[in-house]
Amino acid sequence: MLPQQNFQVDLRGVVDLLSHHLYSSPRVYVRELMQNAVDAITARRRTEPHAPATIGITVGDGRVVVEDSGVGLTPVQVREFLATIGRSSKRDDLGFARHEFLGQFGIGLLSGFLVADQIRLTTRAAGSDDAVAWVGNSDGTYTVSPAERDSVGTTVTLSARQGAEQWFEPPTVAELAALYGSMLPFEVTVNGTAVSGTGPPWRRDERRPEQRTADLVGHAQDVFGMTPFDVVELDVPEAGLTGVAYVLPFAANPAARAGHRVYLKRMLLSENADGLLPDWGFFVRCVVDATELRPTASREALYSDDLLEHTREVLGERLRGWLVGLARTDPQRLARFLGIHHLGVKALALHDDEMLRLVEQWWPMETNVGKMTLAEFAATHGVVRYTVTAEDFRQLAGVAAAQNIAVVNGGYAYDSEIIERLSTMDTEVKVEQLDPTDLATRFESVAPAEELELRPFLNTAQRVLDQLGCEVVLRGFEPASLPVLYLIDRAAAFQGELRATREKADALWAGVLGAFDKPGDDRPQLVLNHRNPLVRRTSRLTDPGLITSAVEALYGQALLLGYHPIRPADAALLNRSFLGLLESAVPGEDTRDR
Ligand SMILES: Nc1ncnc2c1ncn2[C@@H]1O[C@H](COP(=O)(O)OP(=O)(O)OP(=O)(O)O)[C@@H](O)[C@H]1O
Repeated sequence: MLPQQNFQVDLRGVVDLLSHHLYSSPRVYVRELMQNAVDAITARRRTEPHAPATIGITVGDGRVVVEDSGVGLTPVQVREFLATIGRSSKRDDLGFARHEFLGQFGIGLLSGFLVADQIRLTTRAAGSDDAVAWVGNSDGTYTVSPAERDSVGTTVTLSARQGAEQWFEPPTVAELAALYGSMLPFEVTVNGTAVSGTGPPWRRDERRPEQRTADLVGHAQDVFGMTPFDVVELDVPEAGLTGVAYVLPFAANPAARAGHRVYLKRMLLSENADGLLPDWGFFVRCVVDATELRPTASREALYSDDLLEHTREVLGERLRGWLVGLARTDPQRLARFLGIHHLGVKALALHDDEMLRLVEQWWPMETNVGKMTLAEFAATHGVVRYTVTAEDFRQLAGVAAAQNIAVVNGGYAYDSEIIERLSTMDTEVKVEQLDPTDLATRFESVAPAEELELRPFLNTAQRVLDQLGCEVVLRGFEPASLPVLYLIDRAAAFQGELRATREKADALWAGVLGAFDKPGDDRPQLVLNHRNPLVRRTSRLTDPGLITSAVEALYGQALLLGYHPIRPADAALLNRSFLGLLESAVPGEDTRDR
């Protein structure tokens, strides 16, 4: 058998990996040193519950010294844990990370090489009289020698490498220490000033409830710069998670990544962590502390595992419960919430029944009979008739109202899908898309004798509109002030697009598309309103030229009123009719001279 050989590791390569690829900024060295100090204190307190628990950081003259009252290392442990990259005292016998510690990978100390060429560690273990100094260099060499140290604990010293001095400025270090360590349960000082506070503001203690709420609001103002709409308390026992979700007082972009402030064992992991909430939870920003969630190796994000997934589900439930609770106890407040966050709630309603109910009961939609919720609409009008686009609504709302048809504008984001989903969830609710051509069936036909009389006019009008693929119809409908209506049903809209594509496509493709084109009576209709005085007068015209111009003008007007797209042929027609009408309106040369 061939002899087994060990990999050799070139420390320069590892340091390069850490500085350029693992951590997002050299600033993390402060966190890694603090974290080791925290773990050392935690380890010491397991056997000495009343041992001192202090982390003192001294910074100045390009030097940072971190001193802790933790468990320390014996000379043997120094050789064991500091001589091998990837070796950690924080794993159990099976090699698993021990859950009480922050560290687990055995690489954190190396982050010192992001800003210094040398790491100097002096330590004395609890129960040992021998202090020892370990000095590691960024070229991969280290020395171990006896040292002097009175108290149990560890001191780590770094001197700024040229170019890294900014990370050794006292205000910078103080800021970083406060950022990472302000919630730690131990005293942390920078040059003698405490940066650790009183713990998470959501902790349960002797504070009066009003004081606690004020603290939470103040915390949101400090970390997110906003006064929250509401504060939702969070608790996921399986993840050892507690915290709060601050409901944003302004609309957030649902597509924007919602970052949350996550602490692990009271130490800041990330100010912008992903994956904590379901995507729809974009209307809150959370601050949480968890003991059981795992960090990635860079310790800047949450490790995606089953526990994180479970946490996401529980937190989603919690937010949903808050919303539903608001609907029950404070509808006015809910209305204000929806005023801000309706887009998110609607997006959620597309796959969540309770949210759908919330929208149905509480979100006022635009209808042609005033703003009302879908629940009110269904109760008053039976069928929830709706348009899919806002254009359809704008065109048809008035006409439909005049025929006593109530219509909801389903053109806003998610609205028509929400209406459709409502009928699948609740068979009691009848929903129906308003088909523009259905409206025409409600219009009054013109008396046969009169229609016969107007045939010549209608024939001329049809000839004009044949070129545009449109059918002319004469009907009486309200409002009488509306002369004309261009109605296009969904099938006709599809056929229209098909024809337009065919005109542009090459012969082969046009042939393929042609197979789908069904000629027939699903052409769009230009409905002339017989109750409109102008249309009545127009229909009595006899001059074919004038009829042509008038019909073309009415057609153009109908397109514009209905927000229909104007094709090149339509634009040409509008132009022609305008000039034709102008021609007949302005007296000719010979008449003017007379
Ligand atoms: N302040 C300290 N007090 C006592 N032991 C320490 C201290 N700092 C480092 N050590 C020892 O050195 C080892 C390596 O530390 P390092 O920060 O590289 O890795 P880690 O903390 O174990 O894991 P991680 O890479 O996840 O931080 C630790 O496991 C610990 O035994």
